[in-house]
Amino acid sequence: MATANKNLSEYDKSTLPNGKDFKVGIVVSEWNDTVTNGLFSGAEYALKDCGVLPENIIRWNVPGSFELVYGAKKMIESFEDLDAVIVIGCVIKGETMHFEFVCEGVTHGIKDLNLMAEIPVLFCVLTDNNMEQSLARSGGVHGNKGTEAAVAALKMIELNRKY
Ligand SMILES: Nc1c(NC[C@H](O)[C@H](O)[C@H](O)CO)[nH]c(=O)[nH]c1=O
Ligand SMILES: CC(=O)[C@@H](O)COP(=O)(O)O
Repeated sequence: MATANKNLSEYDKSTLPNGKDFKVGIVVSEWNDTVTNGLFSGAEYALKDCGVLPENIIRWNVPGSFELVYGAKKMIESFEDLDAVIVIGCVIKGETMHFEFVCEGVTHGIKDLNLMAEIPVLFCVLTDNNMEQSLARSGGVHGNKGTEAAVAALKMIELNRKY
Protein backbone atom coordinates (compact mmCIF):
# COMPACT_ATOMS: atom_id res chain seq x y z
CA MET A 1 0.00 0.00 0.00
CA ALA A 2 1.48 3.33 -1.01
CA THR A 3 1.69 6.18 1.47
CA ALA A 4 -0.91 7.99 -0.59
CA ASN A 5 -3.44 5.38 0.55
CA LYS A 6 -2.45 5.40 4.25
CA ASN A 7 -2.20 8.23 6.78
CA LEU A 8 1.18 7.86 8.47
CA SER A 9 -0.05 9.48 11.68
CA GLU A 10 -2.87 7.09 12.44
CA TYR A 11 -2.44 4.65 15.34
CA ASP A 12 -4.60 2.88 17.88
CA LYS A 13 -3.12 3.64 21.31
CA SER A 14 -4.96 0.69 22.86
CA THR A 15 -2.84 -1.67 20.77
CA LEU A 16 0.45 -0.17 21.95
CA PRO A 17 2.48 -0.82 25.11
CA ASN A 18 2.76 1.78 27.88
CA GLY A 19 6.17 3.35 27.44
CA LYS A 20 6.60 4.65 30.99
CA ASP A 21 9.84 2.70 31.48
CA PHE A 22 11.06 2.86 27.87
CA LYS A 23 14.10 4.91 26.84
CA VAL A 24 14.32 5.93 23.19
CA GLY A 25 17.14 7.65 21.31
CA ILE A 26 16.43 9.77 18.25
CA VAL A 27 19.23 10.78 15.88
CA VAL A 28 18.19 13.66 13.61
CA SER A 29 19.86 14.83 10.40
CA GLU A 30 20.27 18.61 10.00
CA TRP A 31 19.88 18.49 6.19
CA ASN A 32 16.36 19.69 5.25
CA ASP A 33 15.80 20.53 8.93
CA THR A 34 12.31 21.94 8.38
CA VAL A 35 11.31 18.40 7.42
CA THR A 36 13.47 16.53 9.93
CA ASN A 37 12.28 18.70 12.81
CA GLY A 38 8.72 18.00 11.71
CA LEU A 39 9.45 14.28 11.72
CA PHE A 40 11.02 14.57 15.17
CA SER A 41 7.95 16.40 16.49
CA GLY A 42 5.72 13.64 15.21
CA ALA A 43 7.85 10.96 16.80
CA GLU A 44 8.23 12.82 20.09
CA TYR A 45 4.48 13.45 20.35
CA ALA A 46 3.58 9.80 19.78
CA LEU A 47 6.17 8.52 22.24
CA LYS A 48 4.93 10.89 24.96
CA ASP A 49 1.32 10.12 24.09
CA CYS A 50 2.11 6.47 24.83
CA GLY A 51 3.74 7.18 28.17
CA VAL A 52 7.42 7.65 27.39
CA LEU A 53 8.82 10.26 29.80
CA PRO A 54 10.41 13.40 28.28
CA GLU A 55 13.68 12.67 30.08
CA ASN A 56 13.74 9.26 28.40
CA ILE A 57 13.75 10.68 24.88
CA ILE A 58 17.37 11.42 23.92
CA ARG A 59 17.96 13.56 20.83
CA TRP A 60 21.28 13.87 18.99
CA ASN A 61 21.78 15.83 15.76
CA VAL A 62 24.10 14.85 12.90
CA PRO A 63 25.02 16.87 9.76
CA GLY A 64 23.30 14.69 7.17
CA SER A 65 21.50 11.40 6.61
CA PHE A 66 24.73 9.60 5.76
CA GLU A 67 25.92 10.33 9.32
CA LEU A 68 22.80 8.76 10.85
CA VAL A 69 24.50 5.36 10.85
CA TYR A 70 27.50 6.51 12.86
CA GLY A 71 25.32 8.65 15.13
CA ALA A 72 23.05 5.71 15.94
CA LYS A 73 26.01 3.38 16.50
CA LYS A 74 27.65 5.92 18.83
CA MET A 75 24.41 6.47 20.74
CA ILE A 76 23.92 2.73 21.25
CA GLU A 77 27.50 2.50 22.56
CA SER A 78 26.99 5.50 24.85
CA PHE A 79 23.81 4.42 26.67
CA GLU A 80 23.49 0.96 28.24
CA ASP A 81 19.75 1.37 28.92
CA LEU A 82 18.43 2.43 25.53
CA ASP A 83 15.46 0.38 24.31
CA ALA A 84 15.45 1.60 20.70
CA VAL A 85 16.90 4.22 18.40
CA ILE A 86 14.99 6.08 15.69
CA VAL A 87 17.03 7.69 12.91
CA ILE A 88 15.40 10.67 11.17
CA GLY A 89 16.51 12.09 7.83
CA CYS A 90 15.24 13.64 4.63
CA VAL A 91 17.07 12.94 1.38
CA ILE A 92 15.77 14.82 -1.66
CA LYS A 93 16.81 14.02 -5.23
CA GLY A 94 19.13 16.59 -6.82
CA GLU A 95 20.83 16.77 -10.21
CA THR A 96 23.32 13.96 -9.66
CA MET A 97 23.60 10.37 -8.51
CA HIS A 98 24.51 11.53 -4.99
CA PHE A 99 20.91 10.92 -3.92
CA GLU A 100 21.11 7.24 -4.80
CA PHE A 101 24.38 6.71 -2.96
CA VAL A 102 23.30 8.56 0.20
CA CYS A 103 20.02 6.63 0.29
CA GLU A 104 21.72 3.30 -0.33
CA GLY A 105 24.44 4.02 2.23
CA VAL A 106 22.09 4.97 5.05
CA THR A 107 19.68 2.17 4.24
CA HIS A 108 22.33 -0.53 4.25
CA GLY A 109 24.01 1.02 7.28
CA ILE A 110 20.84 0.98 9.36
CA LYS A 111 20.07 -2.55 8.19
CA ASP A 112 23.54 -3.64 9.33
CA LEU A 113 23.06 -1.93 12.69
CA ASN A 114 19.86 -3.92 13.18
CA LEU A 115 21.83 -7.09 12.54
CA MET A 116 24.56 -6.16 15.02
CA ALA A 117 22.89 -4.20 17.81
CA GLU A 118 20.89 -5.66 20.71
CA ILE A 119 18.15 -3.05 20.25
CA PRO A 120 16.03 -2.12 17.22
CA VAL A 121 17.01 0.84 15.03
CA LEU A 122 13.98 2.32 13.31
CA PHE A 123 14.30 3.81 9.83
CA CYS A 124 12.60 7.21 9.50
CA VAL A 125 14.44 8.53 6.46
CA LEU A 126 12.43 10.17 3.71
CA THR A 127 13.88 9.54 0.24
CA ASP A 128 11.82 11.85 -1.91
CA ASN A 129 11.84 13.35 -5.37
CA ASN A 130 11.09 16.86 -4.13
CA MET A 131 10.36 18.96 -1.05
CA GLU A 132 6.62 18.78 -1.65
CA GLN A 133 6.68 15.02 -1.09
CA SER A 134 8.77 15.46 2.05
CA LEU A 135 6.49 18.09 3.55
CA ALA A 136 3.49 15.91 2.82
CA ARG A 137 5.05 13.07 4.87
CA SER A 138 6.34 15.13 7.82
CA GLY A 139 3.04 16.45 9.13
CA GLY A 140 1.30 17.24 5.84
CA VAL A 141 -1.48 15.63 3.84
CA HIS A 142 -0.05 12.13 4.25
CA GLY A 143 0.58 12.46 7.97
CA ASN A 144 3.90 12.14 9.74
CA LYS A 145 6.44 9.36 9.16
CA GLY A 146 7.97 10.28 12.51
CA THR A 147 4.77 9.15 14.18
CA GLU A 148 4.87 5.92 12.23
CA ALA A 149 8.48 5.31 13.32
CA ALA A 150 7.64 5.99 16.98
CA VAL A 151 4.77 3.49 16.86
CA ALA A 152 7.06 0.93 15.27
CA ALA A 153 9.65 1.59 17.98
CA LEU A 154 7.13 0.97 20.77
CA LYS A 155 6.05 -2.30 19.16
CA MET A 156 9.64 -3.47 18.62
CA ILE A 157 10.63 -2.63 22.21
CA GLU A 158 7.71 -4.76 23.43
CA LEU A 159 8.75 -7.60 21.12
CA ASN A 160 12.39 -7.36 22.21
CA ARG A 161 11.39 -7.55 25.89
CA LYS A 162 9.00 -10.46 25.30
CA TYR A 163 11.39 -12.81 23.50
N1 LIG B 1 21.73 15.95 -0.18
C1 LIG B 1 21.38 15.50 1.06
C2 LIG B 1 22.33 15.08 1.99
N2 LIG B 1 23.66 15.10 1.69
C3 LIG B 1 24.70 15.08 2.71
C4 LIG B 1 25.07 13.66 3.18
O1 LIG B 1 24.02 13.09 3.96
C5 LIG B 1 26.31 13.72 4.06
O2 LIG B 1 26.05 14.56 5.17
C6 LIG B 1 27.52 14.24 3.30
O3 LIG B 1 27.70 13.45 2.14
C7 LIG B 1 28.79 14.18 4.16
O4 LIG B 1 29.07 12.86 4.58
N3 LIG B 1 21.95 14.63 3.21
C8 LIG B 1 20.62 14.58 3.54
O5 LIG B 1 20.29 14.18 4.66
N4 LIG B 1 19.68 14.97 2.64
C9 LIG B 1 20.01 15.43 1.40
O6 LIG B 1 19.10 15.78 0.60
C1 LIG C 1 20.94 13.76 -1.90
C2 LIG C 1 21.92 14.79 -2.30
O1 LIG C 1 23.08 14.79 -1.91
C3 LIG C 1 21.47 15.75 -3.35
O2 LIG C 1 20.36 16.45 -2.83
C4 LIG C 1 22.58 16.73 -3.70
O3 LIG C 1 22.12 17.43 -4.84
P1 LIG C 1 22.94 17.30 -6.22
O4 LIG C 1 22.78 15.85 -6.67
O5 LIG C 1 22.25 18.26 -7.17
O6 LIG C 1 24.36 17.66 -5.95
